[in-house]
Amino acid sequence: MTHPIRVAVTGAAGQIGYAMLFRLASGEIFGPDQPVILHLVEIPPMLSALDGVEMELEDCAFPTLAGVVKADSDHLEDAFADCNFVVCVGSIPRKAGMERGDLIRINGPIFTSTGKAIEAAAADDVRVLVVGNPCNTNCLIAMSNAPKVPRDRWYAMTRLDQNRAMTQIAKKAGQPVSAVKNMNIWGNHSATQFPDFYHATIHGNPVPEIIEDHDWLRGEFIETVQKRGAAVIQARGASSAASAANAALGTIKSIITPTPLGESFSAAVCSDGSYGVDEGLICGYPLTSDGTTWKIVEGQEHDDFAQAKFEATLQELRDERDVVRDLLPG
Ligand SMILES: NC(=O)c1ccc[n+]([C@@H]2O[C@H](COP(=O)([O-])OP(=O)(O)OC[C@H]3O[C@@H](n4cnc5c(N)ncnc54)[C@H](O)[C@@H]3O)[C@@H](O)[C@H]2O)c1
Ligand SMILES: O=C(O)C[C@H](O)C(=O)O
Repeated sequence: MTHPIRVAVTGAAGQIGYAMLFRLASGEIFGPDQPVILHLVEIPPMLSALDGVEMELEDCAFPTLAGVVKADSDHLEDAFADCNFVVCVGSIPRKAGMERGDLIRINGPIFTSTGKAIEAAAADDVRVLVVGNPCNTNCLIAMSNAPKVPRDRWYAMTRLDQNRAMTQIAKKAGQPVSAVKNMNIWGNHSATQFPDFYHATIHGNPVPEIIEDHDWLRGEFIETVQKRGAAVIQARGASSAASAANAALGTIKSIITPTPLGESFSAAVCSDGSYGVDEGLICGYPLTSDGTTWKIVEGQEHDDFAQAKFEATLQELRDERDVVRDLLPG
């Protein structure tokens, strides 16, 4: 009998949690032979909603679901006990008219206790994916409050931006989305992010060779991806949920699966100084995985336009770090 993998999801009764849990339980992500124990974490007033989610999980009769543990945010060490993955969704989403950075002082404090509890209670091989916004800086806060957890275990989510960018490129080129590879996101999951079309390919050819409208690539394309979250909020009256859950699951899958040769995927990780990013910032990079840990794709060159975009998003990450200095020990 395979040892079960324990996956904690905070904010488990929220929109993203609801769209994610059933796919985690179903075997889709960790495989049909890997039992999963889900740890569902919520604030105390939401525990009865969590009871309902648990009932629905039971009612799916997933053969891979080996158990459900419920915990509240006042008892995070119970919540994360022996967890191999912690997906940090629990936080407040922005509303129309807000930028993600406007949430920083509202959501940031959640991640100090999250980091401490992960360090105290999670499994030795724990990997953490932060989804709650502003996710790069929330991840920085959690990581900084868990100094014993190796820094290569921390991820913030830029996969939704990657997926959004892939679809925009595919539509413009009149090609299937499966033809688009290496569409990576540099920097912050925010309106300054740089979706790097230069190094992306369509059927193996560089995007700028296939899409001749470079004004569109430099202008409308980047802006559409940067502002897509706001556009969804405007249209739906709530922030993206199914696509965000899908992106979180895609990130986990990319982390645990060796990346095909010549390909890469997007996530924000703790910078080792690569590409001139301050060491320790959680910055979106093109990555490869060996199935356990990641490497930053090296040697990509940026022209003046790309470098200016990169600098802008890097500066925003630095500014966000300065706003939460009091939450970063040491
Ligand atoms: N990185 C991304 O690409 C991305 C994409 C979409 C949404 N998000 C972010 O994800 C977060 C959640 O979005 P949502 O739509 O699921 O929101 P939601 O309001 O539907 O759900 C959030 C849940 O978190 C719970 N929660 C709040 N504080 C908590 C805490 N301290 N501990 C545990 N649970 C807590 C709430 O009770 C709620 O059930 C937001 O911050 C949103 O901006 C990020
Ligand atoms: O934009 C938001 O506030 C939610 C999320 O980060 C998104 O990109 O959809």
